Amino acid sequence: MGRHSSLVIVPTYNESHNIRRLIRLVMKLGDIDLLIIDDGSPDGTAEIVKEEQKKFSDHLLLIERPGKLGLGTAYVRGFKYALEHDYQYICEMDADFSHDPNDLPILINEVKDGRADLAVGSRYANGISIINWPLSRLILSYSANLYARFITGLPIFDTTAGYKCIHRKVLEGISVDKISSNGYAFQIELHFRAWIAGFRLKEVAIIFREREEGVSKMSKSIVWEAIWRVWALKIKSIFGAL
Ligand SMILES: Nc1nc2c(ncn2[C@@H]2O[C@H](COP(=O)(O)OP(=O)(O)O[C@H]3O[C@H](CO)[C@@H](O)[C@H](O)[C@@H]3O)[C@@H](O)[C@H]2O)c(=O)[nH]1
Repeated sequence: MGRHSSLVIVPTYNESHNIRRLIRLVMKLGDIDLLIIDDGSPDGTAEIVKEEQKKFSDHLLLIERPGKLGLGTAYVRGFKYALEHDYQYICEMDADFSHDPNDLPILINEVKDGRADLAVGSRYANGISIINWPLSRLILSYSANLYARFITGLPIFDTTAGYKCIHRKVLEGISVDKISSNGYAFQIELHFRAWIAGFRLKEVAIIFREREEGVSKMSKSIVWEAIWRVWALKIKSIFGAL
């Protein structure tokens, strides 16, 4: 057991308008460490984190990478940190308040109390619980999830969900270095590897709100990666080559 058992990993790229408030909200929850993985944000996100570190000392951690290297590799870097520092419950969360930090204890308790090995904060577990997304984004996300679910057989509705709590045994069991997707496909790959390895996934309904500050980093290449990656994952799993 580490000094503190729960670690929330938040990747950031140009989140200067959100990060201070996010840090303060998470720190208020107590008993949770926060690790920011910043990719050299030109808007000075990392500098704000450093200012806040004076207040929250070793409960607020920062890893800086030299340039925009993608959400997937940011999380893999964070997972390795969590494993090296003996954290038991490891969460993923966006920096932009799409994910309500007040849901963190709910996700963590699902895993802590043994109801799941991986608790997925789901936008589609209870109908559709997304606020303020343009219809085009909703259709894209919903159909991407149907597609990924159909091909992989994953037993969850929100395969690309980016809000979750993972027991460390899952990260140990799937060898995080093997994860090779980098965009939203990263989320599908993580869920798929955990499920194939026999871990229990459970969806917990959350409300997802479109960000009010900053912009989404979604791009065409992220969408394409998700389209072909699900096939690659499925084929690899059929041949036992995951
Ligand atoms: N370090 C780092 N952080 C990044 C990068 N790209 C995005 N981020 C950070 O990752 C978080 C999510 O990025 P957004 O660009 O806001 O994502 P989104 O379009 O709202 O996508 C959300 O929904 C997807 C599914 O629809 C999810 O798959 C995704 O994980 C996320 O939750 C934010 O904190 C953002 O700053 C990157 O290259 N590097």
